[in-house]
Amino acid sequence: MRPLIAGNWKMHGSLLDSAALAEAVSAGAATAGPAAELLVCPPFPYIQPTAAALLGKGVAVGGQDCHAAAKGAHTGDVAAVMLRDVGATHVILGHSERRADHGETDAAVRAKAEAALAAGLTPIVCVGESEAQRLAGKAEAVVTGQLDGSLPEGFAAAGGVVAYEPVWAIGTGRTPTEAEIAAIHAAIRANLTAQFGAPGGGLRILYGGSVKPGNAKAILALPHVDGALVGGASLVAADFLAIAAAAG
Ligand SMILES: O=C[C@H](O)COP(=O)(O)O
Repeated sequence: MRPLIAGNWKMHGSLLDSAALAEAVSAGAATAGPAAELLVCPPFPYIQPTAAALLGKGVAVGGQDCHAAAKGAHTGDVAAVMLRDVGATHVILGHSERRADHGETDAAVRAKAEAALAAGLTPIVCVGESEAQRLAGKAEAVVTGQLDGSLPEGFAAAGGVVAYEPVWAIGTGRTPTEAEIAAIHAAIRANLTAQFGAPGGGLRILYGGSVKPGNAKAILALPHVDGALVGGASLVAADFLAIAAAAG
């Protein structure tokens, strides 16, 4: 399975910064990790110029969220079809920051994923436990529960992507042990196969949470880790490309 290295730029940078970052990533894309598929997810206003700059350069562009409706009176929201219209091919959904900041439930994430599929976007659905849930021994149950509630019918047929991001590992410099990552990814694979049959076995499962050039090789080598969702390190082209290189 071709690894996917996705950069989530979150709410960082300016128009000039995003142009420079896109340019630097595309300049190194051909040589750094040619085996990996690269994706960057800028803030909404920078998606169109980033997609235009990266067209034909081997780096795809995605959104960080979309609304569940195709259109309508939803001030401040963006429809999946609009993302598609300006050159996005993917959309991150259910990131823990959106679940926390906007109260997004599994049902809401599922509805957004349905909209993404209808618009022809590949959804990247995020799941992950809090630190308290991990300490209580509930990490696997939380993650599989989120998968049960967040993934729509048709997710596997469309090649949807799951990202496991332990909330406590995001932006903290802390990560689970390799054994802990492997255990959750195996549980996710089992859940996808149970939900979707054989096609679920072929879906990519990304790890996210403090992925850096220094730990990427070990994490990406784990079974059922099919790429990474990278936050902070994706804002530095050399680091993002080094992570891609670690994917082989
Ligand atoms: O979407 C990306 C994640 O939230 C990971 O962020 P991080 O690499 O800064 O820990």
